[in-house]
Amino acid sequence: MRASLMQIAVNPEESVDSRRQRVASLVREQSDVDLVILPELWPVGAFSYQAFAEEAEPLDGPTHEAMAKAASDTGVWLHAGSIVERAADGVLYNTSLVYSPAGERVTAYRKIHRFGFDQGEATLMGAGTTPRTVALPELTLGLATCYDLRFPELFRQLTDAGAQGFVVPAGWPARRRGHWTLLARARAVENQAYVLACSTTGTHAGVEQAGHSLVVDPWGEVLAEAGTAEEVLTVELDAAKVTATREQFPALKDRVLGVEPPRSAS
Ligand SMILES: NC(=O)CCC(=O)C(=O)O
Repeated sequence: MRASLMQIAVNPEESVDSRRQRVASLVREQSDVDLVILPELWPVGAFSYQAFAEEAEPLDGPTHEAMAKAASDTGVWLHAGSIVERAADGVLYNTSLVYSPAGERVTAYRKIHRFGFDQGEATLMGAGTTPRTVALPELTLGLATCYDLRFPELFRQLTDAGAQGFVVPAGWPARRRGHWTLLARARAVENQAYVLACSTTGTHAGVEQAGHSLVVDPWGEVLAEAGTAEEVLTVELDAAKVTATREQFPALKDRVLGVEPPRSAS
């Protein structure tokens, strides 16, 4: 299957509504692929904390409307990145949305690990509790969002649930770009799975974004990597490559579960 990662520029000169319409048009240009992927919180910006409450939307809000239509108009699976979701009880979540080629929302994943320590997302948003996978006809994908990339246990759980690839929308800062690339490759190698890591670019809320979206294969090789401009990365994905990697180097079968807790020498 062919997948396109759309590295979107998030800059303050463009309004949320204009960006929503522009991104929907960009998705419509991708009719020759099977899957399109967008970054984390591209409507508002992952670090635009002061705008989260104002731009929060219900699951069936304006981004859903625009993305469901873009998916069905284009006839693609669409991982529409994430939105600031306002749940019925008023709590905000960083929620990723996935659409079928018919424009149906097939799943929504609320980011489990919130970024910011004692500020920002970590204080403004609720934490998701449910890991999600999506079985596309050609490949089963596990969902994670940005800071989740630092938590290997989530990816192992998704692998155990059948994931052959991971989609990681992000708003990753430029100053930690080295971690972004390293962690994407690490998650691919340790789970012998594709990693489709799609970040924003530009600068919003004073935070320069890394760009450098990348696709890593199940052996840890980088198949494609963006620069810092807005751009589209198109790659070929093959479930047989996941199976072959796991058969030829069967490290996942050598896991030892349920070992004793460490013993301290002091
Ligand atoms: N939006 C995020 O989750 C940012 C994560 C980040 O900056 C980091 O892990 O470093």
